[in-house]
Amino acid sequence: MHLSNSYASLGEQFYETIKPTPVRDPRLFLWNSSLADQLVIPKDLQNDPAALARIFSGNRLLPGSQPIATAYAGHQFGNFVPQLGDGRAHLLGDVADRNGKPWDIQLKGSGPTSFSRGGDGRCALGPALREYIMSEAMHYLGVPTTRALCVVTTGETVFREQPLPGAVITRVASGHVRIGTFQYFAARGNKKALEALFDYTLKRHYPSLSTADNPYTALLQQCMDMQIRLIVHWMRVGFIHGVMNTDNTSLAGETIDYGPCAMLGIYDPATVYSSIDVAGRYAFGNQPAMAQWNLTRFAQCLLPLVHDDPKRAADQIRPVLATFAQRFEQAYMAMIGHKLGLHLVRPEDQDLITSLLHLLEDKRLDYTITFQLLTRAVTDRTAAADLEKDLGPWMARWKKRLARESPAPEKIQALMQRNNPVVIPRNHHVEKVIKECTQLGRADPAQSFLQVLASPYREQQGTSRYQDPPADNDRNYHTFCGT
Ligand SMILES: Nc1ncnc2c1ncn2[C@@H]1O[C@H](COP(=O)(O)OP(=O)(O)OP(=O)(O)O)[C@@H](O)[C@H]1O
Ligand SMILES: [Mg+2]
Repeated sequence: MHLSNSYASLGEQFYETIKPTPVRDPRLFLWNSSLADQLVIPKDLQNDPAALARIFSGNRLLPGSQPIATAYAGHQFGNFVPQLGDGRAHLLGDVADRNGKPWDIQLKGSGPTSFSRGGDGRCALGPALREYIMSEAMHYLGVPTTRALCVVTTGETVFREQPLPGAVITRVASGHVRIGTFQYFAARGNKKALEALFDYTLKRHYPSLSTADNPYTALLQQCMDMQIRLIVHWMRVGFIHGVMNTDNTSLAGETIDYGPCAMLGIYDPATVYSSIDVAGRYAFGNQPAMAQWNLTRFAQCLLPLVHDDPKRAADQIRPVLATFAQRFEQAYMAMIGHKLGLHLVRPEDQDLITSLLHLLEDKRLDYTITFQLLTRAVTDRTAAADLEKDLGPWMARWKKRLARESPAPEKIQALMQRNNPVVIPRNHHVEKVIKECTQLGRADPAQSFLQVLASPYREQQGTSRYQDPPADNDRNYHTFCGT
């Protein structure tokens, strides 16, 4: 396995060259063999857990590794912080998969860097497992996301109000350029670096845009479309990111940073689980507006590249930003339409959709379970009768609308099955599995969970173990940034 580091070629002002800090007793805890196969990691290495533990703790460097901690800034809960950066992560480099696509390999929890700002540079086992489970679950749900290659325990203790076992998680991503990376250089008025970062982003992620009439506005439009696609997926599966700061917004359009994330149970757009999000800025239903806010921050970074005259630059950028609302609405409605079995949403369907969402909220119904029952109700009278108790006359309206869809009921149901998961990583199960793994010092509870999460649209043996909503409807559930 040989790495190269394309990001390192950007030059020293983009990162600090720094090696991971070796750990005392690295042991492989979780290994993602299907991702490893995709990355063409040799089988003899995959069969050597001790070697994997040394490599993915940072104790031993793979050939071609060029560990760096990248610089970035970011708006955290609306406040600009001019310097954040990888305070506990090392980007080792990138590796090509079977199809030649490059993937960043990054260790997280691998020791302090000059961006640590007083932090210890480490990660506890619990948050590492959370990121592994959640990002893999999202991948199998069909949501663009960074992935997890492995978790290695360090044999060291980290202190987070209490002593906890330490771990390093290896993240695999299409890239690590964040909106905050652009902000870092924009805030310093460094146009040359902005230009280089722009070129890198284009070349790495959107090479076809290099021939666009205006590649800057083309990139903005593309990144907007990627964010819309991402957030619409989040809204489809009930994902609450929890910390949608600009430093946690990847320009590759992938979900990144699984710190305080959680899943929606009862449908309520105001749902917030993160203990630090006291104002509900990143509530479930606020995510589209926050994505738009973040994209506006990105657009501001592009202004000096678009034109030397700020007014003329703004005149070019503004019309692109103005398309957000309409583009989002269209994508969102199409998605909910698919969840309801409508291949094509017509303007008159809007009321059917919004009435259902209001009913879910008023009756405090579980988002995933309701759509799963609706899916069954297409062909199953008992499920339909069950739903009618809560949804009343809305069911007849929906059935009438479905009757006007041309495909056979089986086709309608197949569309719904592809869009409505039968199982999601419910918060209480994620917590239980993390606790069991930590107490046992073994990964099998996570492995059983992951096996079910790998087929989220299909009932299989074991699925029912993880489908139940929490007894208290997550009323007392809180998540924390995994620092
Ligand atoms: N234990 C720690 N030691 C040093 N720096 C930390 C630690 N935890 C977080 N940070 C830094 O604080 C900032 C915000 O942290 P945040 O939780 O958003 O990111 P993260 O989870 O560490 O990383 P990522 O966004 O790459 O997933 C980042 O600059 C991060 O590197
Ligand atoms: Mg982060």
